Parts: sequence; C-alpha cells; structure tokens
Amino acid sequence: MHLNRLSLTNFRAFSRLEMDITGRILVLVGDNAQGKTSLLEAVYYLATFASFQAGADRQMINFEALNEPLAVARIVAEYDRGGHPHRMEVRIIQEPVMPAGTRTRKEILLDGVKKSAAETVGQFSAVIFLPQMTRIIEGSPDDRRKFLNMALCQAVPGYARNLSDYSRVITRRNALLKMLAEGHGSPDQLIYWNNQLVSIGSEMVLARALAVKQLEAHASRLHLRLTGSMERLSIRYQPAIDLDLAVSEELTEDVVKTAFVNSLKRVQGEEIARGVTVCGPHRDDLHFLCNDLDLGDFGSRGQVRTAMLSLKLAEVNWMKAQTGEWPVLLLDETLAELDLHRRADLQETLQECDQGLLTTTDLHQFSDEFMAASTIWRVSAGCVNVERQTTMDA
Ligand SMILES: Nc1ncnc2c1ncn2[C@@H]1O[C@H](COP(=O)(O)OP(=O)(O)OP(=O)(O)O)[C@@H](O)[C@H]1O
Repeated sequence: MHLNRLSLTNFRAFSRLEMDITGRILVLVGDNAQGKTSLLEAVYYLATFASFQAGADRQMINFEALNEPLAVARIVAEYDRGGHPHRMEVRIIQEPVMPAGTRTRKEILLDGVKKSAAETVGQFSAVIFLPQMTRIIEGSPDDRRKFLNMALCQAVPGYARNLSDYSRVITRRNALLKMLAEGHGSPDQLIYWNNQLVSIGSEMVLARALAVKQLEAHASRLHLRLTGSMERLSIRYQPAIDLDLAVSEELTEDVVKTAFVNSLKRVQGEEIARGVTVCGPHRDDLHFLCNDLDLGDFGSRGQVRTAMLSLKLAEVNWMKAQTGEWPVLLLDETLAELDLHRRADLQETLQECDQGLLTTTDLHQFSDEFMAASTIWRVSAGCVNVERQTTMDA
C-alpha cells in the first residue's frame, strides 16, 4: 500500500492542501498545534471511515466552512494497492434539514464510483500508533472493542458489513425491549430480533476469536524479542456470551450459536426489566497477560507500553498476512516515548513496510541513518512544505 497523493479541502485547519508523496518514509515535523495529527487523522479516515480522535464527523470540518449553510470537508487520495492505482474521495457533508437543524453524512467514491463505507473499508489500509494507545490495555472494554473492530473491518471480508448490521439490530432490539419494559407488546416479538442477533453476532464472535488467536501468535513472538525472552505475552478474548474459549475444543458456528441462544434465554428477564440488550459482541472484552498476570491490573507503565508496541507491530504483520498488503504505518509522536532498543524495533518494521508517516516536534530523536532514508515535511499553520527529500528511494 503506497499513498502517492493527498488532497484536503476544509479538513480541520487545512482549508486547502495538496501533497505529492514520493517518499517511503515521511516525517512530518512542526511545532504543537500546526496540523500534524490532523494529517494522520485524514489518512486513517480513508482506512476506517472513523476518526481515532473525533467523537463526531462534523468536528473534522473546518470551523470557518461550518459557517456556510452547506459545509463539505474533502479527503482525496491516490494510492497503489497490489500494483494498481486507485483514487478514493471522501466527503464529510454538513447540510441543513428542515425546519432549522443540520445533519452530517459522508459520501465515498472509489475510482469514481459511489460506495458505502462497509463495502469500501479495507480498500486502503493503515495502522495507527498513538501515545494514548495504552488505553487499549488500561482503558475500558469499549477501547479494546474499538481496536478490534478497526483492525478486523480492514482485514476480514464481511466484518464491516456485519458490524454495521449488528449495530442496527441492537438499536431496533433495544427499542422493542424498552417497549416490553414499559408493559407493551409480547416477548414473542423478540424471536425475530434474537435470530438476527445470533446470526450476525455469532459470525462476529468467530471472526474475533480467530483474529485474536492470530494476533496473539504474532504479538507473543514479537514481545519475547522486545523483552529479551523475559516476558510471555498472551491475549485472551472474552466473549460476553456464555462461551468459555479455554474449554471449548473446536469453535464452530454451531457451538457459538448454541452458546448465544442459551445466553439470551438466561438473560431475557433482565433484558426486559432493563429495556436493553445485555449480551452479545457489543459487550465483549479482551485481556492482556504478561507471564500470566493481567497487564490491565498489574502492569507497570513500561510493561504496558512494551506490550502495546508488540500488539501494534502484531497488527501490522497480521494485516499483511491477511490481505497480502502492508498497511500504511501512521506514527503520531510515538518514537519519543520509546527507549532506544524499542525505537530500533519500530524503525525496523518501518523499513520493511511499503510506507510510513511519522509526526514529531523534534527531528533530533531520529538516527542519521533514519533521517537519510526519510523525506522531511514541515507542517506550519495548516501548510505543508517539503524541507528535505530523501535520495534513497530513487
Ligand atoms: N475543525 C477544525 N477547524 C479548524 N481548525 C481545527 C479544527 N479542528 C482542530 N483544529 C485546530 O487544528 C490545530 C492542529 O491540530 P493538530 O492536533 O493536528 O496539531 P499537531 O501539529 O498534531 O499538534 P501537537 O504537536 O500539539 O500534537 C489545532 O490548533 C486545532 O485547534
């Protein structure tokens, strides 16, 4: 995967930006609040159609543009995938709705053809490294599910569609449960939504179980290397349905569906009383263990950071194995956080991949060798200019 050109219009602080990207490794350097992270956000949006930092899409539309009745933020990328050139355009549109409101929606064009997000996700793939990514281990189950979803949507065919259908089923089922909680309707009305939930949810559980196993294989190997064989990293997937992965021998669709149906029977009373779906993949969790101790509860800062690096490098390798393509690596101020040894490992992965974009406020943290292989772009007040082009990609 190689990004050749990026064009932004009314995206965050960039009212207009055109970048011809020739290098394999790009370092975006600039002071704070100049737009470096926003650039990575735009590129990552092309991979997932979700921001890693904004709660709502409208936050990405330039403030001044939002003063207009119709405001459009546009990201256009030209990239190579599997040796073929592609063009993706994403428009985030805020438009008026009667009588006096606004709504935000997005439009996606892949090679000139309008597509939905679910059918386009994965056409351009990227992995993001952020200083705050330790939240995946230390934060809430929601952070961990988000991590899984972002990775699986890009690399597992059909997962993005299931995720979007599942979320629709949950909304409709919750509305019915709320009605039942208020004493209207009959529990028999749940049968249809239970079938939908079990059918889509079981596919998601299977995909997650398999992906976590594969990610764990990569992560534990990398973690042994990063810790000089001192620490064994394992990742445990904990589905919210009554399914103990440690004891279930072979995980088939039937095994998962039976567990799901039984779980729904067990919680039906509670669900009707609370008016909400309490069991299913939207309540799944992950656990990260280091030498069998849960890192979320007992990990030191350094241990969590190293485990995160192993996990993210595993995600890169897993995505390559799944899709045959290296994802574009996006590193937001990540190297500064790492010691020399771990920095070297990350730089090694960068050398293997097709392309990496890094942000920094300080070029001194990079080795001379790394700098020679990088093209340096200066980001200043929403403008980006090449400061030094590498000669090593020629
Ligand atoms: N929708 C928007 N419209 C205009 N400007 C915005 C919008 N959203 C954010 N900004 C501004 O963009 C600026 C750049 O933010 P960004 O996080 O990309 O900078 P950065 O160079 O990565 O900074 P740092 O090094 O501090 O992380 C901020 O000053 C922010 O206020």
